Amino acid sequence: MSRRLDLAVYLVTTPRPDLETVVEQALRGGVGVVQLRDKRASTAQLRSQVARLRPLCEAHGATLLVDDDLAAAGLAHGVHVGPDDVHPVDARLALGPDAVVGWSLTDLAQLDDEAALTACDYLAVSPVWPTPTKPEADAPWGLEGVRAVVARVAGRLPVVAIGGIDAQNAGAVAGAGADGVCVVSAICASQDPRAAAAALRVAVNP
Ligand SMILES: Cc1ncc(COP(=O)(O)OP(=O)(O)O)c(N)n1
Ligand SMILES: Cc1nc(C(=O)O)sc1CCOP(=O)(O)O
Ligand SMILES: [Mg+2]
Repeated sequence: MSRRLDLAVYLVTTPRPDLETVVEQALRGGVGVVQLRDKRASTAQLRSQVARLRPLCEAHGATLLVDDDLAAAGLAHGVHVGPDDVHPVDARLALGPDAVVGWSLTDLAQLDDEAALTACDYLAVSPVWPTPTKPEADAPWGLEGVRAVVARVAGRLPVVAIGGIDAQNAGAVAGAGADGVCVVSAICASQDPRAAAAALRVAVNP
């Protein structure tokens, strides 16, 4: 992985007609990674969204990833996969050495998968807290879980966390050792995505 990966504030998108506007505002507020996540979109639709979002992200020095879909991720800077998706080793083989590969961690046993850890660029503790945005998410790790994961991979891989994070609790997530926070609603549901992203950035790096 050769691009600079700024994981401090990481936006996972939700489908909406004004997606580009929200992403642009969030980038202005300091988002360093944008992940395009739309479970209902076809590969062709994702690729067309990537074509629009990538120049925006690059203008702000940010990284654009795609959830799950390797064909669309090939037009972006990389992919985020979970334990039920393509394995990180296969994602790396498909996308090449310069792509960013992120992996969701829902079980500590995943840390025994040396090949996966070698293939990916960061881990996402998923979820840190329960969230209405994804009610089907796995059991929450809590801050203790974040600490446990960081203790196992510190110095080897950066760790981010997702699920129920906002500007009020983001500092505690960073205090538990996470390198960054991933959010959907804290930015996408805000009237002011730029200010919301900036507040998260301050909370993570006071
Ligand atoms: C940053 C980040 N963390 C976790 C997820 C969830 O990924 P996954 O486990 O693959 O679940 P789906 O998003 O595919 O429902 C994520 N997308 N991003
Ligand atoms: C996309 C996603 N994945 C999760 C997981 O735990 O795997 S939680 C989540 C949504 C997070 O939304 P919000 O910031 O609104 O809580
Ligand atoms: Mg997935």
